[in-house]
Amino acid sequence: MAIACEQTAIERLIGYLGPQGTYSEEVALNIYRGEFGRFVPYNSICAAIQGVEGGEISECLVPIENSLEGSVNITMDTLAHEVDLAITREIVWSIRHSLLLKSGTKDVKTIISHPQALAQCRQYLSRQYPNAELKSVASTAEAVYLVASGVKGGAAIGSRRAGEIYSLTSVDDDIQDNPNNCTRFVALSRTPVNPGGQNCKTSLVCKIQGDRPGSLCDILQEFAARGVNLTRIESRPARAGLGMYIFFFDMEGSMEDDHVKTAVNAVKAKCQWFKNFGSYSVYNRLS
Ligand SMILES: O=C(O)C(=O)Cc1ccccc1
Repeated sequence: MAIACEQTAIERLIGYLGPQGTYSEEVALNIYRGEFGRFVPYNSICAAIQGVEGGEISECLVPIENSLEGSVNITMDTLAHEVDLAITREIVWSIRHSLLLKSGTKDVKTIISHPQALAQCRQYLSRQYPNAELKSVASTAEAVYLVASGVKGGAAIGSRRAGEIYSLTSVDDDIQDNPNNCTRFVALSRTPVNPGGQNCKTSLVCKIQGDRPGSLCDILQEFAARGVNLTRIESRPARAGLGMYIFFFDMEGSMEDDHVKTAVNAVKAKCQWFKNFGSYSVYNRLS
């Protein structure tokens, strides 16, 4: 699918979690509107990220955090351990799930979706369908496609738009456990953009010497001393043994801002291992 048609010397290819009808695609279609490039669907988040790392595509758009479920671990872990990429944009998007089925389905026996979507609708599912079997697949649109292809007694959780694409009927809209459900997506590229100005964030991941009292506090102090406002701290396994962690930090401001740059460099100097995902602009679309 092309955003606009123009021959450029090197084609800009933008990867996302497919197939057609995912939330990732919905966000990509909206934020790249008016820009040149072509979209490339991948069958997993990890494959889309690896596509950028391997040079198959120029960038990708992937979910990284949800307001109800927290981190999308596959994105965090792939970014930390498997690739060397920069975050080039952040988009916060409202996620509104529908329960979709083939018209005429009487008895819902199996409910299929992406694990994040099943988790975001946990209360609805246990209230309305306590006996249904829940089945995870790679994306919400894949779930919708499977139900449309004829899973007997099957229903899918996905967007209304996916329901329209695959000709399913929505029996319930806004079934997420909280009306303010939203997901943070990031665009990833091999080169950082590091824009200056308002509405920028900077992200990094690091491993600190964790067996010493106050070591995390020392790192936090570097941010606090320079007035850098942290917007998120997340720990994930370091994959080096139980009890060993890496820490992700998101902060307001850009590497173009002196106070951010000096804080980040001071943190880097104190870490055993460090990766800077660069600075990027932030866009919100909440409804
Ligand atoms: O499966 C999708 O549609 C995705 O894009 C992943 C996802 C799933 C649930 C909420 C947000 C993103």
